[in-house]
Amino acid sequence: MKCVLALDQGTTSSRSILFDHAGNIRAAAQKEFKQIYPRPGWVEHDPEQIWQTQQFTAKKAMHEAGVHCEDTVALGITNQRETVVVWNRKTGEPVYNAIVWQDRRTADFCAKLKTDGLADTFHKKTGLFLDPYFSGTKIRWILDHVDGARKQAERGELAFGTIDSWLIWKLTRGGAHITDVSNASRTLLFNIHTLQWDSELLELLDIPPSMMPKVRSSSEVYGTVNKFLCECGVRISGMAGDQHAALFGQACFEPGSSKNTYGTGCFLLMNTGSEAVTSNNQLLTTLAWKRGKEINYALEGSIFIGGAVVQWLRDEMGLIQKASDISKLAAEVPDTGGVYFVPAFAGLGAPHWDPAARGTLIGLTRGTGKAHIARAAQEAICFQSLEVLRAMEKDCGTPLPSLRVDGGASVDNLLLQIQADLLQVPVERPAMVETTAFGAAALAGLAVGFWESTDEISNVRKTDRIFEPSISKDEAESRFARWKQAVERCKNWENGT
Ligand SMILES: Nc1ncnc2c1ncn2[C@@H]1O[C@H](COP(=O)(O)OP(=O)(O)O)[C@@H](O)[C@H]1O
Ligand SMILES: O=P(O)(O)OC[C@H](O)CO
Repeated sequence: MKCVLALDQGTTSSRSILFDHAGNIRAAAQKEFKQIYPRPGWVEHDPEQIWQTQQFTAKKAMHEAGVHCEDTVALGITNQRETVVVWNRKTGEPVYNAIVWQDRRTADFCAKLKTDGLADTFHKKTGLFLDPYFSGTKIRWILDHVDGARKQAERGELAFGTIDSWLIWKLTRGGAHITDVSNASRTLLFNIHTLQWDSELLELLDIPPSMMPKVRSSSEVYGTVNKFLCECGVRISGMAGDQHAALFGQACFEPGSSKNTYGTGCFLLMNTGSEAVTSNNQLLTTLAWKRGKEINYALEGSIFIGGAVVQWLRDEMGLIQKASDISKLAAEVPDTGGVYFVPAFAGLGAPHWDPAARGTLIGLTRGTGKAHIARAAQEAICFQSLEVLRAMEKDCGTPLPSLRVDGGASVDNLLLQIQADLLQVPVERPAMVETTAFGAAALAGLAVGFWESTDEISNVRKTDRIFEPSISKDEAESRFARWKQAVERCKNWENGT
């Protein structure tokens, strides 16, 4: 049985999945790893743990499927985006923990860049905003705060990579220092129109160009795996940021098609074809993928806290034992009893871009119980997605006919019903929700001729269930209006206003 192996390196866990030609999952393995919170607003990962868990799951999946190395026709990588690793080229040792996309430590520096009038320069070239979310200011932080790092970087001894680069460096034992256009487009340093690292932006952030990986397409043979899986060396031939891979795995190949992924955060992306559409409504312009000469752009709404709010209720509040308990608890009440929960734990992303916002629970009464809070948390995921979808519709000038969904939290039926109610459009869940991993597998498999065309990829996709709106438009609108009031209350909180 010939298979493609996808490595899906997420924010909370590393996963490896083997797909056969029909797109069936032959084996899957997953391992969570430690989230490190050194200070409020800071989030780090141990890069070695990322590599160890990824390696462990890949071996486990191969073993469980009984797939031999000669039957693994290709390997695709997909990853949490923006997260920064800086390592020494000679020793391969990271000079600091990975600074995760959710980390807010560079908020003041971003504010200064804005005050200096640089927002437009960055936005025009990168399609992004000056927010600590993106990689550039995190790289600079490492160079400024890790002993000796800047000097080493200036001598060309340090390499920067997002997680895709880090994994491919490890997989090839230092043979390849590369990234793909989709990951590069999240750094605040990549010109999405010329497809080059931008020397002006590198200079503005004081980052030596020698640190940057070579930028490749998202689907081509980059190298082979150096023995860690098996002796014969598997071709690495697909690479894309996880949200871009999910767009591909959901077969959103046509301009106008879109998907929302409910993982740690929520990310709504719409394919805009070969055109880099500039949003008038605070969305990002990003590179979806590049295959051969063909470049696809997307509009994106990034929501920082999605499924993470469920984890917070589980781990910090102890309200539930496991993530899947949330819908049972939320279903104990017919509504939130007027409670609104804005989980701005890491500031607010699209469409607000407020790094100083902080979470709020509002509308509490003596009668508020656990179930109301659980339901308000689910609604929060959906309201945030609604805000982004509205912004996207304004940019496109047409309402979205339906929404394709995926990601870890999309198995939750109540969540998707609330989503359909609030959006007032059908929400469509595919039979196989591992679309991120499948997208990476598809990019890798297409590059080596395992799949011939994107039509084959589209045919693999099957619908599991469509959630239809079950409340009136008026009710949805009045609840949305209340949500917007709650959001206003939590904005700029960190700055004391
Ligand atoms: N049954 C469930 N109901 C609601 N949320 C869930 C459920 N299962 C998982 N989640 C949430 O989904 C997220 C994990 O999704 P995943 O796609 O694996 O994320 P990531 O790739 O960001 O690590 C977690 O934040 C978790 O709380
Ligand atoms: O790990 P996920 O799936 O929540 O994705 C994280 C995003 O790529 C961050 O931009």
